[in-house]
Amino acid sequence: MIDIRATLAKQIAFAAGVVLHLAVFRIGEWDMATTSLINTFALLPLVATALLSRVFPDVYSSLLQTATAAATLEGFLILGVYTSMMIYRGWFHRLRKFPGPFLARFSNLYITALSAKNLHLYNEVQRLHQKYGDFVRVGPSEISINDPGALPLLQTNPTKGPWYNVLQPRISLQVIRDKNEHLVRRKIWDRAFSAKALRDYEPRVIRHANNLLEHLARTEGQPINVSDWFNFFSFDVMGDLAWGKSFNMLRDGIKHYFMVVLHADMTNIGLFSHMLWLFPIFKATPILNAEHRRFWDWLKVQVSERRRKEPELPDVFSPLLEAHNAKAKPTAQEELDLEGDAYLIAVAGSDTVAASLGSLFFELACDQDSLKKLQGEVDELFEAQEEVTIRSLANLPFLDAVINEALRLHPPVPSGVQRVIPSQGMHIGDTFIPADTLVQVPTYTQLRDVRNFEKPDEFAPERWTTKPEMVKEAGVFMPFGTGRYMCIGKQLALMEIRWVTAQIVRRWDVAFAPDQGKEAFIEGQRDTFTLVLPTLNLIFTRRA
Ligand code: HEM
Repeated sequence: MIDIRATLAKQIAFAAGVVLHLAVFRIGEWDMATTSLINTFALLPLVATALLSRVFPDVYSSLLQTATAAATLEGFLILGVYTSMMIYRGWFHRLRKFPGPFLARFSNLYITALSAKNLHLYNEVQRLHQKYGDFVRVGPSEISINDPGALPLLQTNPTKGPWYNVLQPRISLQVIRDKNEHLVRRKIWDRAFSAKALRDYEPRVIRHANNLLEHLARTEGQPINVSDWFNFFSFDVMGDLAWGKSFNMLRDGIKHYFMVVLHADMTNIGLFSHMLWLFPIFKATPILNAEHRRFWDWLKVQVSERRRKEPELPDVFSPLLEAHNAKAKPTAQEELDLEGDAYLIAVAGSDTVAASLGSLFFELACDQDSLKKLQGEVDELFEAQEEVTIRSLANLPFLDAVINEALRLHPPVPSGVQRVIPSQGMHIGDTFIPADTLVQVPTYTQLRDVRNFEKPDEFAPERWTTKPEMVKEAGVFMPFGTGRYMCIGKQLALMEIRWVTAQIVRRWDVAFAPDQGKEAFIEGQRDTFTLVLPTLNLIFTRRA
């Protein structure tokens, strides 16, 4: 009779673990399977106990003894999985030739710990590139590529990585991983960003900008935290365009529930963006998921209210809803995706625009010469034209130059986006990247690289106007992304940023409040996929 606790049984369980890793877990993606795996591994000892009691009734004197034996065997199975995984990742993985921190090759805990330091992953990755070169293995299966040639990668074969499962079970436009499905949904979204649609949004942008200007006029000469107020502006605009009603933050001066929850959510996304397998656990665990569930219940209500009430002028949601309503019988998944899209409208256009405006006004407060030059250009336009429109601002080269420079120094999506190398692998210059590698082009690092920009850490708007020689590699400047997944809201964002900036500098001079440190602003920025700015206290003084 075999004693199941004997060494041989443990060795067999360990070997089974090794095989399980090499034949099953090593292949494909497992991030979204965590809850099923946990359930399976929780049930396994019960099944094994029942089996052992039945097959070897004479070996164990009690049920407890049988259960202990079953649990021990499972322990050895798991040990086998992890031992195999560590040895494979450390010394046999297809990415073993790529340099990088030793610990990073074993687990994404390494990059997560870097991110957790102060949510400055973009700085940490920049440091890794300075130490290890242009191709750095930042995780077991992930490489960060700081090579200008990597950008075609995003244009030609942009399969999205597992990061895009983050919103599951909802699938908004941004997180669709299937290229054809994305194409179909993007065509519907395109209607919301046509030239005509953008013209229809102008009065709303102007109305919310006026609310912001009124607040600035009321607080003239006093410090105001513009990070909050630019957020209030961009969130009010997007609430209006997504769900037909503003969040009224500019009116009330109070952070809305949506913004507070979103920022908390984004912090988790920033922190655990390389440990996606945690999200299904988080979403499935009672108590832990309470706020998450409440938020989506709240969002569902916003969507149903919007569905009941058609706005006077179409908003971004209108074409999406029209396409949805045209379906004979939308599936449950399609209902969820509509919520995902409603969420995306409000999210994608809020933090990004607020961060751009905040960064721009930080730089203008630092660089008074550029501020004066910008004021001159804007004044000239307002003197020359009886009625200045949002569209006429598109012809101000220095205005665009300061915006570009703010986006370059403080890209609103600073760590870039995740893509997967196709099955045949891919050459970036002379370097071959094996199939299925997760890759990320680190936007912040590229935009601060001396090989791409002269004096890369300096705010120098002239590089976009009179000193083009200061831009050595224009192709890396893609703050709105590139290719088929490029930002659909770019023109709307520029419309908002240009209008607010021109209206402010026309009226006011801008300076730091006495307690506002420049370092504190840089140090306080947080990479939560989108860039979130810390307090920025500025003083607006009426121009003479
Ligand atoms: C300065 C402001 C903005 C910046 C820097 C920015 C940047 C980006 C980037 C880098 C992407 C690519 C993301 C990815 O591949 O995962 C993106 C996608 C997207 N952006 Fe923006 N964005 C801005 C403003 C806006 C605005 C105002 C909207 C309006 C709703 C918007 C809507 C979207 C959408 C819907 C996508 C997904 C497009 C797709 O996957 O087809 N963005 N944005």
